[in-house]
Amino acid sequence: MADKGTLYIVSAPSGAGKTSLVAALVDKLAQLRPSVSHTTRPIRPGEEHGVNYHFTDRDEFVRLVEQGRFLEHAEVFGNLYGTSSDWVKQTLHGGEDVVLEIDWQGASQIRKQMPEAVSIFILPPSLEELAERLRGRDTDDEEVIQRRLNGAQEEMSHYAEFDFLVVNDDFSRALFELEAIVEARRLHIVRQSVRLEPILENLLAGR
Ligand SMILES: Nc1nc2c(ncn2[C@@H]2O[C@H](COP(=O)(O)OP(=O)(O)O)[C@@H](O)[C@H]2O)c(=O)[nH]1
Ligand SMILES: Nc1ncnc2c1ncn2[C@@H]1O[C@H](COP(=O)(O)OP(=O)(O)O)[C@@H](O)[C@H]1O
Repeated sequence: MADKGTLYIVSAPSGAGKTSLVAALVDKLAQLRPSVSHTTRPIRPGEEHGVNYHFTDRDEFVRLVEQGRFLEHAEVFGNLYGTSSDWVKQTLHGGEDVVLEIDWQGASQIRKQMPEAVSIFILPPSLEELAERLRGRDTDDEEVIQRRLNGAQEEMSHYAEFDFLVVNDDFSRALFELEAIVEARRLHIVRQSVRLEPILENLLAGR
């Protein structure tokens, strides 16, 4: 069965603001659901199991990989991350759009299986600002922050694999651009013609 919803992939270097932007986007738009990934990363203060991530240990994660439960999975900054296949497929089949916040490796795995997915890369305005945001967030120690900063250029070197680029300088402008991408996709001719079938029928029949 063809999916009725659209799959959005959002990638960015750590600290660029993708979690904040996706949370704001999901709040603003109806019928857009964020996927909750599995990870072996330690839980941060303020995070909730099942809300920010499904926090698991490595053994459990590897078991899930072996059972084919992930649509994609990758190691990022020494931790394992993966997207639940069942939930994403069920939600798309149910007609809702889904947004994944994943790294470039996961994005490339998804594109191979679902070429119709829409992918967006978020850039910080500068490396200095990226470092400031990571430190200002106050969720990680300096070693973890350094590891994320060291990985930023590798992540950003994949920007051209994405359909859209958004610079997260001014937050509300970046949010507006993300909304515009989703709204434009929702107006796509094929999806519109299915939704507007009765109206189109009448118009073309001269009624
Ligand atoms: N491939 C893949 N990457 C993920 C997934 N979930 C999160 N990531 C990536 O893992 C990286 C680190 O995420 P996180 O530990 O939450 O740190 P943060 O980006 O600094 O907030 C980010 O680049 C995410 O895009 C996933 O399910 N699959
Ligand atoms: N446009 C922005 N201007 C200033 N600070 C921002 C902006 N977007 C996000 N932030 C802040 O930067 C930090 C990192 O954002 P976060 O959403 O956690 O990034 P990511 O999920 O990409 O690692 C957070 O403290 C967030 O509030």
